[in-house]
Amino acid sequence: MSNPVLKLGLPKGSLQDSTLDLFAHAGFHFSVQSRSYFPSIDDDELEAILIRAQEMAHYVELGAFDVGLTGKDWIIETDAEVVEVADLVYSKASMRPVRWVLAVPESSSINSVKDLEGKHIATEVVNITKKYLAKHGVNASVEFSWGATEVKPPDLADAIVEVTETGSSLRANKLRIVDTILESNTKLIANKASWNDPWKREKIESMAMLLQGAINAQGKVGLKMNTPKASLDAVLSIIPALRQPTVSHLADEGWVALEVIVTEKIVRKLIPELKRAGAEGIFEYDINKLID
Ligand SMILES: Nc1ncnc2c1ncn2[C@@H]1O[C@H](COP(=O)(O)OP(=O)(O)OP(=O)(O)O)[C@@H](O)[C@H]1O
Ligand SMILES: O=P(O)(O)OC[C@H]1O[C@H](OP(=O)(O)OP(=O)(O)O)[C@H](O)[C@@H]1O
Ligand SMILES: [Mg+2]
Repeated sequence: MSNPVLKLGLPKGSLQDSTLDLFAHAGFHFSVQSRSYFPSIDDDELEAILIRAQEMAHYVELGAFDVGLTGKDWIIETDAEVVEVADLVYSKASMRPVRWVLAVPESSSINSVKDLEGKHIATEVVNITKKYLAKHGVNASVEFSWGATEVKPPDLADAIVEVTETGSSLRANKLRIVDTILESNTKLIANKASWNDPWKREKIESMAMLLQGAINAQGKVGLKMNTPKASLDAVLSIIPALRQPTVSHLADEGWVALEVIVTEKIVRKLIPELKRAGAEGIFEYDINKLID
């Protein structure tokens, strides 16, 4: 009998680079040949396919892939029935969610959703936009946009519903946000039948745990040091209480070893303070995963 295989859909497009980077931190090193949509991986039980985030939930629902990554936005827009295994909060450029916003030219007279009555809106998320208008009892026409949506107002549309992360695309096109329609983050999703298969489920759950661990470790480092027992209280008092430091005994009775995980940003300030408080042999190390 051939080995069982888990088919994994990886998002091509905005999420591709950050997803492959996250998987690498989680311990899955894919190699992608240019123009190939089948990244290879040193795991016989895993088969990866690159596919657009817009279509991911649909193919996972159908069972073409057992598991995949896409945004909450496209799961809602395509109305796909899939198991949402884990929220993995990362975007193209940051570890924050994205927002789908209603935006208009800075000089537009549209200041609220009510002002859209009879207007023309361009967007990639037609269903989400239509539901939003219906919820507010507004009649407006919604046209599908193939991309580069920010360029459309005011000539090709009165308003747009577009995704924003850093806000730089909206600013560059002199657009103003009128309302936030949806906040979205990346999710690990699974096919229902695959989720009910014990072997696949365990493999998916392990993957979710490692990916979440890699996200938790982002921006964090480990610090190890020795300190005389007499200075322990002083040293502990300056370590921020993200989580309890580990204190271990050393052969020399007068000393203890301390290990702690802290935000990388504060290390520059923290290390000299630790040294002054009595700590010695301080070293900093990168961490890839942090599992609760
Ligand atoms: N900065 C970002 N811009 C756009 N989409 C983002 C961003 N960060 C995360 N995403 C998410 O990525 C998914 C969109 O990726 P998708 O491949 O569908 O489209 P795209 O952004 O148009 O890609 P492309 O680079 O090919 O234009 C959505 O789920 C969206 O929420
Ligand atoms: O708020 P920001 O950080 O600027 O990010 C949002 C922009 O990034 C994406 O564009 P993409 O690069 O995918 O180009 P596209 O318009 O061709 O889809 C998205 O469609 C927005 O235009
Ligand atoms: Mg795009």
